[in-house]
Amino acid sequence: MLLKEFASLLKLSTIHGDADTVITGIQTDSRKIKSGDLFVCVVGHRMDGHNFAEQAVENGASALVVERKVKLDIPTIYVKDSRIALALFASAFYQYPSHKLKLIGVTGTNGKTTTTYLIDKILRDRFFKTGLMGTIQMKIDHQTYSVENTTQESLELQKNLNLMVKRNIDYCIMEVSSHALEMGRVIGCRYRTAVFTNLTQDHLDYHGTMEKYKQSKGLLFSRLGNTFSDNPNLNKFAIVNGDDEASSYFKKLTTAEVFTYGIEKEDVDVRATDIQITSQGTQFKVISFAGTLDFHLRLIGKFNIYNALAAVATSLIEGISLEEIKGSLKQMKGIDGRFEAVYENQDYLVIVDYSHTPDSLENALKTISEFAEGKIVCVFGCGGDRDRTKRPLMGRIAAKYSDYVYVTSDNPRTEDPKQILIEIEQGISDSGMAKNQYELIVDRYQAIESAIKNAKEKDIILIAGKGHETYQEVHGVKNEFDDRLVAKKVIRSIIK
Ligand SMILES: CC(=O)N[C@H]1[C@@H](OP(=O)(O)OP(=O)(O)OC[C@H]2O[C@@H](n3ccc(=O)[nH]c3=O)[C@H](O)[C@@H]2O)O[C@H](CO)[C@@H](O)[C@@H]1O[C@H](C)C(=O)N[C@@H](C)C(=O)N[C@H](CCC(=O)O)C(=O)O
Ligand SMILES: Nc1ncnc2c1ncn2[C@@H]1O[C@H](COP(=O)(O)OP(=O)(O)OP(=O)(O)O)[C@@H](O)[C@H]1O
Ligand SMILES: N[C@H](CCC[C@H](N)C(=O)O)C(=O)O
Ligand SMILES: [Mg+2]
Repeated sequence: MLLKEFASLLKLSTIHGDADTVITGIQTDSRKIKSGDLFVCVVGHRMDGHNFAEQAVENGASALVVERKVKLDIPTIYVKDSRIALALFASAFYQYPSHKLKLIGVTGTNGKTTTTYLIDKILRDRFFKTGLMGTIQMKIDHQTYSVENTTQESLELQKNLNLMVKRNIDYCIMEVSSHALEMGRVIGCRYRTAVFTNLTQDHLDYHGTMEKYKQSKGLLFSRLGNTFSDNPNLNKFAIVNGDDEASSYFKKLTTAEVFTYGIEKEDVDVRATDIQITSQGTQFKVISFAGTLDFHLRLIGKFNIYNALAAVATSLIEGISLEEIKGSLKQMKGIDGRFEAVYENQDYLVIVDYSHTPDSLENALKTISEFAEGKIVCVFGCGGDRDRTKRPLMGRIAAKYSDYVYVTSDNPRTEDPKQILIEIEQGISDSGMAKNQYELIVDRYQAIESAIKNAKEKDIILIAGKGHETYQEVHGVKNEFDDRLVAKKVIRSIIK
């Protein structure tokens, strides 16, 4: 593409230098520049890409995109917001891949990964080729790739969508985080369907208030079915949780056709009734615009019924029958690190779960309390460099539902691990839990070990917060750590 073709994608931009400069690639990292690349200077959270423009030019960049002058004699596009420019440029550079497949975006505080996996399973069972992007991994048909972020930066995202197009993918199902929406990572993506799971507290470090957090999520819906689409006649669908009050706000934002799902209210399009929850799974009746049918799910907990309903609504729209959806969901086994049992023939239960928000921790513990016969023990912590206000809240929740709590480190990142534990403890002591019912153990391995060594028959140990993660970041350094492997190792050492 030519430099002027990129500039023409923006309403407001100015070119300095040769507008016919040929661009053969786009790059935001000066260390990865190849000759002929357009270097987009992004103002980041830790660094400012403008400071690396010189290095980018030395490494072969043909032109720059900047928000401010960088005093380099090279063709340059001046823009108001380089992240938005990057997203639009990347989409055009890769020839609008999101227009060539059916893109389904799932947003919400909890349940995104689970819901995307359920939709993926249903579509694959109907012989569609699918792509999946989210917290655990990226998947293109049967091939998996590791990922850094839940929702990738626009450049990587468009590149990968293009890869999916090349591999004849029919549907891409992706998690859309509030960070991504706020940072414009998904500008340039044309969604067919936007799904909303729920909105509860998280990420207040980044968004500031719940209102702003909600507004970020709303961007997925406001951009759906309006001017960003090149063809307004294309079908667009918004699938929202009728039991979550934020849904009425999202409904108003979109011109797409809205479908609701839920449990509590009768006037939703897809509803679950006659719910039965056991330690083995859930059963419920689905009443929908496409009929009524009994469903069985191996996934545990009421919250997973919501995820299933979101997947049912999304799939019905694609013309898949309720009977077929039921068949797929019935077969769906657990998802990596989501309510995953670690079983080594012990007489107590160990569950590893990715609950790292107040609402998800409460859901996980509440679910356990519905079938617990012995004591409930919770091992958990909170991530560093993330929303501090959720720490005492999670402490309070753990205390409310558990007989014993081990407060330990999650990923402290660059924070002092002990300090995070103390902030969690505040919530536990406020709840009135006696001092002999909980302890603070900074080292996660030791906390898991203590919980398991003290377990009695029929007890349930919930190890929450890190789920599928295979590392732990302490003092800015990532070390291998997998809750499931640690638990396995400790259980085996006791049995021997
Ligand atoms: C706060 C945040 O989101 N940061 C993300 C962001 O980094 P950044 O833009 O701030 O980049 P930076 O490191 O300050 O650098 C600025 C610019 O200088 C450039 N640079 C830098 C150094 C150099 O030598 N040369 C150079 O050119 C960089 O390439 C970059 O363009 O862009 C990076 C590349 O895409 C992301 O990996 C990184 O995510 C970090 C790892 C992160 O932890 N993000 C979390 C908060 C996040 O986004 N989470 C959500 C999920 C949340 C949820 O729902 O639970 C997600 O979608 O993952
Ligand atoms: N619909 C739901 N409502 C509330 N909690 C849920 C729901 N679905 C799952 N959970 C809980 O949240 C945890 C994370 O689930 P999941 O990974 O599906 O969410 P996510 O939205 O993808 O999270 P992340 O923001 O980290 O990507 C689960 O381990 C479970 O405890
Ligand atoms: N996507 C979430 C994951 C949190 C997982 C938890 N283990 C933590 O490290 O806080 C985040 O980046 O906030
Ligand atoms: Mg996720």
